[in-house]
Amino acid sequence: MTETTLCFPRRTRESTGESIEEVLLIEKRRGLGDGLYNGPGGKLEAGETPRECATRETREEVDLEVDPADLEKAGELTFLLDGERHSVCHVFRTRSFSGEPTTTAEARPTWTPVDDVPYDQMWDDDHLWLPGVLEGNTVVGDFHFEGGKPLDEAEFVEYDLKWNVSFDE
Ligand SMILES: Nc1ncnc2c1[nH]c(=O)n2[C@H]1C[C@H](O)[C@@H](COP(=O)(O)OP(=O)(O)OP(=O)(O)O)O1
Repeated sequence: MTETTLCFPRRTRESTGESIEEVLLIEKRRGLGDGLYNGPGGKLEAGETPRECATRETREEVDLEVDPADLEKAGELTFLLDGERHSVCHVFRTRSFSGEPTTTAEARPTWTPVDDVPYDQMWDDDHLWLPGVLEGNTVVGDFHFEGGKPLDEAEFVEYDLKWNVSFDE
């Protein structure tokens, strides 16, 4: 069973007297979820904590610096494939970062208004939990996929969510 991370940098952009709430999404350019929008993230390496992984993946994928200590844990998502636990994903958000997001071989970043998140171009489960995470809630979820590998070609069949949980880390 694999542990993975997702990191959602947030900012408020002022434009002609209006405050626009934005989230940094990536269009993934290779690997699991290729072609889909998501937050930066990926698999934990040996000896790494989820926060360290989210920081490294955000740097590697879009060249943005976030500090592990500034990441707020927002979710823990278990993805199951044909009844077996496939991966557990630690979801973080932060308003603290430095640098400008840059396109890399792995990902194309876009600051996206939270009201315009392209859920129809994301994993089928994202519209169930990401809006709540972007509103500041915490969530634990199980998401069941069936009928084939890899996960991004399997069918999303059912889910269970618990909101406003507290995380120890
Ligand atoms: N169902 C679903 N919804 C939303 N996000 C995800 C899923 N399944 C997932 O795996 N994910 C996320 C979790 C991770 O951030 C990525 C997949 O990461 P990973 O397996 O590491 O992908 P690769 O790019 O192939 O590998 P590395 O970057 O670690 O080399 O998607």
